Amino acid sequence: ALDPEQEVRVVDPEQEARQYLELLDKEYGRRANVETLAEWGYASNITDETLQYKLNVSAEHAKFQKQQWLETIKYPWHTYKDPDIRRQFQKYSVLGTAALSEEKFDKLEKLVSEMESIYSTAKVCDYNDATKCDLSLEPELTERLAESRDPKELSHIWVEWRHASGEKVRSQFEHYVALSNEAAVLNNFTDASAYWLKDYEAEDFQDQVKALWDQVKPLYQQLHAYVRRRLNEKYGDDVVNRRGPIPAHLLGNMWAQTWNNIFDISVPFPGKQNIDVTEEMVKQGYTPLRMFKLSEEFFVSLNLSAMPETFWKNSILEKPEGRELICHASAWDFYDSKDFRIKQCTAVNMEDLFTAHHEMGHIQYFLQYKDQPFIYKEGANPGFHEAVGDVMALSVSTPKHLRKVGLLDGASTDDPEATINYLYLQGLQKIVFLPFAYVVDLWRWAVFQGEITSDAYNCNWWKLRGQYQGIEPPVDRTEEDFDPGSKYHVIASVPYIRYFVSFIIQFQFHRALCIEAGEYDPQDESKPLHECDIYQSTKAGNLLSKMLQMGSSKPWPDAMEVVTGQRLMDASGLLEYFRPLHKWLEQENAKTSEYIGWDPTDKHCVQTRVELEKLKAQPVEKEDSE
Ligand SMILES: CC(=O)N[C@@H](CC(=O)O)C(=O)NC[C@H](CC1(C(=O)N[C@@H](Cc2ccc(O)cc2)C(=O)O)CCCC1)C(=O)O
Ligand SMILES: [Zn+2]
Repeated sequence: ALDPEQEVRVVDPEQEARQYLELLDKEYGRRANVETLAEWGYASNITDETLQYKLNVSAEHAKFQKQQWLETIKYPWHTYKDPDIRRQFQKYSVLGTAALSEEKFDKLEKLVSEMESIYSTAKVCDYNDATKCDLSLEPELTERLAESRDPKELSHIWVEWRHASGEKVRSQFEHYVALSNEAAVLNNFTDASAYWLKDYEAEDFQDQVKALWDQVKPLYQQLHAYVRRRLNEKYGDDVVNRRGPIPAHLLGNMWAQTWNNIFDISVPFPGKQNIDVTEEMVKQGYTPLRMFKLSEEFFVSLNLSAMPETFWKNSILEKPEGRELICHASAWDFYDSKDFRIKQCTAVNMEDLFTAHHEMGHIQYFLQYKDQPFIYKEGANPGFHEAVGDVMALSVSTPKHLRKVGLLDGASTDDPEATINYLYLQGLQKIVFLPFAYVVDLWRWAVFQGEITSDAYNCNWWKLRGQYQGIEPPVDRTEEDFDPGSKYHVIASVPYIRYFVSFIIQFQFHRALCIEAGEYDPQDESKPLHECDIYQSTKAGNLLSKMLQMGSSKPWPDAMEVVTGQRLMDASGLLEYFRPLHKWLEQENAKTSEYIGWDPTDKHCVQTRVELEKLKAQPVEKEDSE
């Protein structure tokens, strides 16, 4: 029998594993802080030095990860009973791009940094002044695309931006695809698309997304048909074919991903109170800082966290003078539970007010899960992280709320026509965006899977853009162009299906929080979902914070269930929100017997510009004589 005197150390393997995880947590968290600071240094000030420092730090970090991984996989974590340490080991056991050789890892980092630099520093000449060639994407080109109503100027900006960005990075992108796939295979995934999709923990995830798109597609087609008619009325048959795809340059956005900037020329009921508060913001002397303070106040009203002092000290909320930086807005977690920042070249307008809420949503998620182990400092899935800020903005953008904060005057009217105008403006962002978000990763998944090869990158991009969005380029395209490369996330290697997921689940969250706040009741017509504003509802805030604090510690259906009681994504929230608009569009399109859907484009996409010239030089084949 064991000598009772001698204290026997029974090594509980799971206890030993927990201690090992503690060690990993400290070391990974410390290194993530250093790495994120280096990334911030480059993103906020693009120079050879800041790039070199960032590359050095990430190379060193990759070396550490690879060594530590050899240690981690020695633990028999599949056998552990405790689901939490199993989950942590499972996440630590995925090495990522650090599995590549040192020089291939460095090459991949360099390729993405170069593409980001080309994109962020690209300049275009002014349409009306060929000597003025310093127009950047933000704010100049974004503003021109939003405000110009001259199809020739819009086409110039659209073509020249792609000439200065996408076309320049085609070869880097091809190499990036090969290295990304190589890294995925080293992690035992078939290709980079499977590696990206692991974050959704569902092998039928792509089917789930397709089913969601099928649910929303009829509503999108109705909205598309109405917008096309209004653009046809404005620009005429020669510019807009009323049965064809919509020319992409007329839709108010460089990628035709949201169409809110053509609200004013297509508003269903003109003469109503202007719900675009941009003018009012300028008139009231709004500054970027005040926009972010307004957003913080909304979160605090829900009993969510205020920004720490460091946030206001370290963030960049306006485009700084005299240096190149990545202006594409972003929110940063420095993994020390103290330092959180936003970098945004904010313009004083309504669109940027909602972008501010979007970025603050990321910061709020960081704050809520700041006491989780490093490995769980993520969204339940990436779509959750994208949804938080937009859920807040669904309340803030209501005319009711804009009146509360003094950006809209007058009493709230229950004028059904004003409601249609509001839902139409919301639809130009939320409904329109879905097919775009779907296409970006449908194209990339196909590229990673080898279904789309580099000799057909661009024409397949436009095939998908035509098929799902019903849009076409303003001019013919060739494979000498590389239009996907004119979109930030494609050259920055940021997955995009997360935004599709967000635009679906944000309405499920909105509905659940509105019920919790007593602001919406499915049975009560007098409280429709689109009028709900959860402002100052600590009940709603407490429910949301319970989910946010989980980070990625549980599979996302558990997190979804905490807020909504559901374990699946579904478009019923979105369809409920837009029901009045859907009905109106069907009636309106029926009145004008609008053609729902679109005929194939008459724009060409061929291999080379020479081939295009030949094609256009050919005599148009005579119409067959009857
Ligand atoms: C360190 C780091 O990179 N952090 C991540 C966040 C994280 O992962 O923690 C991050 O900040 N990503 C930047 C990205 C910026 C924006 C964006 O790119 N949006 C999409 C799609 C879209 C469009 C309309 C809309 O209402 C919501 C989304 C686009 O513009 O195409 C720009 C405008 C809004 C959001 C972002 O915030 O998602
Ligand atoms: Zn985001």
